[in-house]
Amino acid sequence: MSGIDDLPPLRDVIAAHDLRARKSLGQNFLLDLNLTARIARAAGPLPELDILEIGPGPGGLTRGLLAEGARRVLAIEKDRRCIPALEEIAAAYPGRLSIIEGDALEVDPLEHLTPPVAVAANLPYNVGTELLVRWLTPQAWPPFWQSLTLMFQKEVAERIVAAPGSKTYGRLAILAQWRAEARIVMTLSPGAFTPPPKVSSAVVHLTALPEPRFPADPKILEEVVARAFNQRRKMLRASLKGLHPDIETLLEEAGIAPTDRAEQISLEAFCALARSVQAARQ
Ligand SMILES: C[S@@+](CC[C@H](N)C(=O)[O-])C[C@H]1O[C@@H](n2cnc3c(N)ncnc32)[C@H](O)[C@@H]1O
Repeated sequence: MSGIDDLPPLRDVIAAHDLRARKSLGQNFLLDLNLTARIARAAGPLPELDILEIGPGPGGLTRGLLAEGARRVLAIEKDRRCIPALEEIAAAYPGRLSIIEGDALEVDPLEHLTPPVAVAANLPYNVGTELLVRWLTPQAWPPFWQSLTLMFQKEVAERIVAAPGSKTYGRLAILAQWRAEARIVMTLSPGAFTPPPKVSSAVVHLTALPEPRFPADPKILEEVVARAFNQRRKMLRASLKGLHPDIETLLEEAGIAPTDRAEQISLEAFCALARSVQAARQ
């Protein structure tokens, strides 16, 4: 199943519903349905999946997902103005699109979804980053989703896939790569969006691993990594001082030199440190 649906062009939809982009909601719309179909295909084997779409706006990606055969799409949109445009799409794909008007940071969509579930979104980057961290850090694993296909500013996408030793390596890289396979599948210039944002964007595809790469408690790992990279230029014995009174011993136990800096430390070593901290606190 492929191709463009019979709905009017998105520019006409935006004019008909007066959906002028609002900066406060991070609105940069994708109007090229060939492009949204490509992003939709990056989300996985759509006919087998329930898709959770966050921030559908006028529905470009939503239309891509449905035209490419998604079993079901549940779309959560904060901007009330977009709901009538989304309802027109729902009418064109009977029984396959459900719409929730609300803030994705507050709505719990799980009761509306049947596994396997994949997430697809083109969101303002601050909301996207916050949701990504939430989706990566539940206490139990595997999570409700099997993959995440998310648009970010290119610089944020690079932080998600970064390797140790690089300037972009930090909290996002560790949380993403600990429990998922993460790669950039597409980059987009500002001109792909209406209105164009200031910077380039990239789509990141994350596939949930059946188990985390190394054992660690998610809350403790998050705490260790947040502290380590908050003061990334400092030696770890200084940046992690507040974690435990005997942090130097715990670092050594984890095979980390107390004089090392956060960006030199591998994912495996951060997980070892999280386990040492957990054991020392018990
Ligand atoms: C970058 S636009 C993308 C719109 C559409 N997906 C597209 O690709 O053209 C971001 C969308 O997310 C919505 N949005 C912003 N914050 C949100 C939130 N907290 N919860 C749900 N939707 C949100 C905006 O109203 C907007 O429609």
